[in-house]
Amino acid sequence: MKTFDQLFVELSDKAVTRPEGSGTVKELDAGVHFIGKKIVEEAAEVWMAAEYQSDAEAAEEISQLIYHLQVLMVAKGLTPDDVYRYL
Ligand SMILES: N=c1c2ncn([C@@H]3O[C@H](COP(=O)(O)OP(=O)(O)OP(=O)(O)O)[C@@H](O)[C@H]3O)c2ncn1[C@@H]1O[C@H](COP(=O)(O)O)[C@@H](O)[C@H]1O
Repeated sequence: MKTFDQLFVELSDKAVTRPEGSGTVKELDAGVHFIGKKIVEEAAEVWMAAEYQSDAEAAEEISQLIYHLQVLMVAKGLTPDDVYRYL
């Protein structure tokens, strides 16, 4: 289990060290257009899970949406503080 900030540190590190087999590195290499489509896909899965599936399944889909949002943040060079300032 990890927090939003811990995951962001991990993904930022992977973007630099580029370990073999990292899905994050693969997604970063695919680019912002690809990542944006993953976000839309995961957002739809969050919606469907919230409406038709269990709370646990909805929570899992939300975690995946957060992951892809973070990959987009890394791709764009945005930090959590860049986002938090608008919350
Ligand atoms: N939290 C996540 C995470 N959430 C979602 N995903 C990715 O998002 C996909 C979403 O899964 P779906 O069930 O929607 O499947 P899908 O859309 O058919 O998936 P794909 O066809 O796109 O693979 C997963 O297959 C993963 O590729 C994640 N990939 C990685 N992480 C964490 O990110 C960190 C770095 O991961 P790596 O870069 O892979 O080492 C690790 O701590 C991981 O736990």
